[in-house]
Parts: sequence; structure tokens; C-alpha cells
Amino acid sequence: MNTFGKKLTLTTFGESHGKALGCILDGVPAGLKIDEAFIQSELDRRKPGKSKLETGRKEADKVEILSGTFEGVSTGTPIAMIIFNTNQKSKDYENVKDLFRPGHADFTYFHKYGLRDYRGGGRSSARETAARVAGGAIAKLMLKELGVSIQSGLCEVDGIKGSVQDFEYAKNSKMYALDPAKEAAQEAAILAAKENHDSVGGVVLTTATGVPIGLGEPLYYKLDAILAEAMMGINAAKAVEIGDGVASTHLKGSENNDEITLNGFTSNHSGGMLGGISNGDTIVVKTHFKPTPSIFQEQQTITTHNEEVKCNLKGRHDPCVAIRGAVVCEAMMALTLADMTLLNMGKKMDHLTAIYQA
Ligand SMILES: Cc1cc2nc3c(=O)[nH]c(=O)nc-3n(C[C@H](O)[C@H](O)[C@H](O)COP(=O)(O)O)c2cc1C
Ligand SMILES: C=C(O[C@@H]1CC(C(=O)O)=C[C@@H](OP(=O)(O)O)[C@H]1O)C(=O)O
Repeated sequence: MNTFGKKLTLTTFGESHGKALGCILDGVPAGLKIDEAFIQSELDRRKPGKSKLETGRKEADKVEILSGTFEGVSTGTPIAMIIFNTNQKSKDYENVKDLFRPGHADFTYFHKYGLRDYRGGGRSSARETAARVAGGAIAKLMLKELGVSIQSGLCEVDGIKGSVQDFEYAKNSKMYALDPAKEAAQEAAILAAKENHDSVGGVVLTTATGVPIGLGEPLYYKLDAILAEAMMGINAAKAVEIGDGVASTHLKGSENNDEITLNGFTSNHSGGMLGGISNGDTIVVKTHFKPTPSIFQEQQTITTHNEEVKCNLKGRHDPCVAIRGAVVCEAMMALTLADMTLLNMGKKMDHLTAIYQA
């Protein structure tokens, strides 16, 4: 279960090799036009098996809305969505059912619960993120009404950094690359790792434009803190940066401060947030993903009976999870911003209230 915020809550269910997975999104205001084709198009962007840069597991990820809408609009009641699994191939996991894959959640799930669904990691599989993307798509529809749009792309792969942030380019790139000049080198790094039965990490840049001043609750529900939590909750996310993040620690105050004019801020080192509250500038968040744990090289591990053994994996795995992770980052940002929007309604942002009461 994942719960975001106090007003908009997403609960997901299902396992990677179970019958289905899905979500319940509670808190969506009544009267929102639910564009089902848009929701499906978001799932299509995340679905596995689209290119050789992704896991070979092919899933259509067709989403079905079960409740919470009537005649194309939300009714204000919980919106339930389901996605059936069709291509599990659980046999691939038979030889590792009694051992712990290094880097994956097998060890901790087993010790926490005393048992685990070894088929594709069960609940710990990032297949669950399909449900997040379904919920995030509805959050995006809410935000679109308010003029907020969210975009993402890969700014770094295997240490190869891009310097350009071209979100339009990223949309059409099969690896959501932001810098066209670096894409070939980044792709080559992924394919070389794959060839070597290995994997690479990457960094996703996610931004939101059109965010009004005032989202975020001081001091214990700060927008930056909640965004960081939302991003860190994604499988394999290992660090989150707000605005210039780590780089800002190397700057002087005189370089890092965003000066203020009547026309707005002259720079955006802060990533659109000050004191945990949005300042009206673009929200900027970087999410760092580790290399995929399931690799096809022999590794040392132990069994559930405490014997030392070698781990040899079969199956289908992403050589770089950050690629599809980019779509998940957008969903998490959308859910967070939509929640914060609802929290602020009726407090100061009367224009938001008006939009929803219209
Ligand atoms: C979009 C996406 C796809 C992923 N695909 C794989 C995969 O194919 N194989 C794998 O072992 N891990 C994959 N992961 C990562 C694991 O799910 C993750 O490492 C695991 O749940 C352990 O969690 P942790 O790395 O956060 O500790 C993926 C993650 C994301 C976000
Ligand atoms: C199925 C998806 O990704 C999966 C995420 C995943 C993991 O361990 O996180 C491991 C692989 O699972 P399987 O071995 O069942 O193919 C990926 O394919 C998906 O994203 O829809």
C-alpha cells in the first residue's frame, strides 16, 4: 500500500506474477473529465518490452476503470483501476526460489515476513509502478485543468551526463534521453552493459511548470520533503535532489541565491521551492536510480536455509531501470502536486476552488 498526502490517496495492489495489479485513487473531486485514452497512453509509455533497452517481458498493460466514474467524469468516489498480467513466465524463477538475489528485496522480504512470493519478486517488483502510473495519469488530468504540466527525461546514464534538457526530444526518444548529443553514447553504455550480462544506473530529471505560488504545508508537510519521499519510494531510487541539489553545496550564497525582480526570479537554483512552499517557478527534481540488481553474471549469495551458493539468474530484466523510471517519476510528482493542490484549496488559493466549483 502506498498513501500519498492527506487529501488524495493512492493504494495499489497486486504482484508481478499474480493475476493482476491495480490501484484505488481516493479524493479526486467530482466532475473531472476522465480521459481514458490519456490514462492508457501513460501506461503505454511505461509498459515493459518496447525496445532492447528494456526488459523483454511484453505486457499490453491495458487498464480498465472499475469504479468512480460516470458518463466520462469522476463522481467524487474512489476510482479503482485494474491491469491484468498476461506474460508472467514464473518458471524463470524456479531455480532461485530458495535463494536471495543480491541487490533485490528477496532477503529483506523473507526475513520480515518469514515467506516470500519468489515469482518475479512478487510485490517488490517494479511492475507495481504500472498502478502508480495509472493513478498519476488521473492526477495529471486534475493538474492540467489548473495549467500545470509535468515532464521528465534521462539526464544521465552510467555516469554519462547530458548538458541539454530538451523535454520535447525526450518524449520521442526510446530511452527518454534529454540531450540528443549524448543519447548515442548513453544508449551504447546500456547495450554494452547488457552484452556483458550487467546493468547500469541513471538519473531522471522531472519538472513541473505552471505550479502556482503556495503549494506545501510548513513545517511538517513541506513540498520538497513530500516530493523527495514520493520519488524515494520508487523501486531502485537511491537519491533525490531538489533544484541544484548536491551541486548547490559547492556554490557560494552569492551564486546560489535566486535574486528577485518584479518580473520574477532571475535564476532557479532552488528548484521552485523555498521554505517547503512552491514559489511559482518551475519545480525541478532529480531522481537517481541504481543499476538493475538482477543481472546475468554469477554472484555469491545464501539460501533461505543459510547455505552459501552461487546465484545464476534467468529471465527478463531492464538493463537500465531509469528509462521506464522516468514515467514513474512523472506519476509520483503528479500525485504529490495534486494532493498539495487539494490541501490548499479553500485556504488561500481561491482561484483553485473556483475551478473545481465551476
Ligand atoms: C521501472 C523499473 C523497472 C525495474 N526493472 C527491474 C528489473 O527488470 N529487474 C530487477 O531486478 N529490478 C528492476 N527494478 C528495480 C527493482 O524493482 C528494485 O531494485 C527492487 O525492488 C529492490 O528495491 P531497492 O532497489 O529500492 O532496494 C526496476 C525498477 C524500476 C523503477
Ligand atoms: C514486468 C515489469 O518489470 C519487471 C520489473 C522487475 C523488478 O524486479 O522490479 C523484474 C522483471 O520482472 P519479470 O522477471 O517478471 O519480467 C521486469 O520485467 C513491468 O515493469 O511491468
